[in-house]
Amino acid sequence: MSSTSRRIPLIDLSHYRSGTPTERARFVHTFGEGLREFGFVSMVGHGIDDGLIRRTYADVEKLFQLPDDVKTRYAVPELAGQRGYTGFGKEHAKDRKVGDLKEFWHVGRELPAGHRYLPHYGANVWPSEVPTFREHTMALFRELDGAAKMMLQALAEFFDVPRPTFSDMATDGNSVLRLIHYPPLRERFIPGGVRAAEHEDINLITLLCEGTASGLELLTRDGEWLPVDTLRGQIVVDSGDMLSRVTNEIIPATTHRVVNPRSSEEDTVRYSLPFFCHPSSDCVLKPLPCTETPDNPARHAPITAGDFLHQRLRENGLLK
Ligand SMILES: O=C(O)CCC(=O)C(=O)O
Ligand SMILES: [Fe+2]
Repeated sequence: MSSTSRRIPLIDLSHYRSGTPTERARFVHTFGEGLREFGFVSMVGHGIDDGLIRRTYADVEKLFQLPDDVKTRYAVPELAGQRGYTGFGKEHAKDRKVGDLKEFWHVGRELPAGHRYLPHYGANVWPSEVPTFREHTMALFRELDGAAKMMLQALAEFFDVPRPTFSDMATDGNSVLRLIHYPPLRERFIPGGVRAAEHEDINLITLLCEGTASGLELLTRDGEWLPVDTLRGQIVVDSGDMLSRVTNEIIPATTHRVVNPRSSEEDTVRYSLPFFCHPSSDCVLKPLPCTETPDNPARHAPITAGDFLHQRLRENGLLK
């Protein structure tokens, strides 16, 4: 384990779910302070089935091995890639022009026909070539969604506001499970490209199941890049821009990136599974009253989560 991993706070969600009052209070404190000071925490006790993660990775591998022309049939540009397949090099970090060295697939929330958010979110698409893909990714989506909601409740306790304050924002939220493939650099490369150039996530919180190879790095609040080695069974949690907005930047969004492997490892492939927990599209992102003080006046004008998402998708090159 690197010195970094030792410094990232480790929390155990089972302490919050079913621990003693002392364990719950310690969870709330370590999680909240971890996000505030560090931007990342590692989590165990989340209850997410390791076998399900393995089965999903097996499907993801099969999916990305399909020929490009088959995968491209599942691209949904009218949804700005928020469902289905987005090709290699299509997304770039805000303020960058060179595309990231990755392709990915988004699985979103399944909503019943006629649901008021369906026209805003769009429907999932499923690859018929990988028959178990839907079952596995939806099961993982549900488990991560449940864990994220619980973490948002803990965060509300950290701010001493009613427990559903943040989790209600995410009810029927536009969350997405992103399945990412970073091909070997030897196979695909764009000059000046990075696997994932430095960025902040758009959403409230992100839960990252451990990636299949190293490369993830976070920028500490002191401006130091630190590698994050997710160990098997751990989930890394980071804060996004929307959380930063509703907490009036008391919890800033965490800058992170995925660096390219060294030239001796140019044949290394990497897969990862981030779950982006989003509010519902009509949720207004504005600072909680307790976060707006004379010392910390409102830092952003209110905006709906849907409008903010579209603004960022435009900046990322996904929405034309
Ligand atoms: O691949 C990873 O580990 C992180 C990916 C990421 O930061 C993102 O897609 O926003
Ligand atoms: Fe990210």
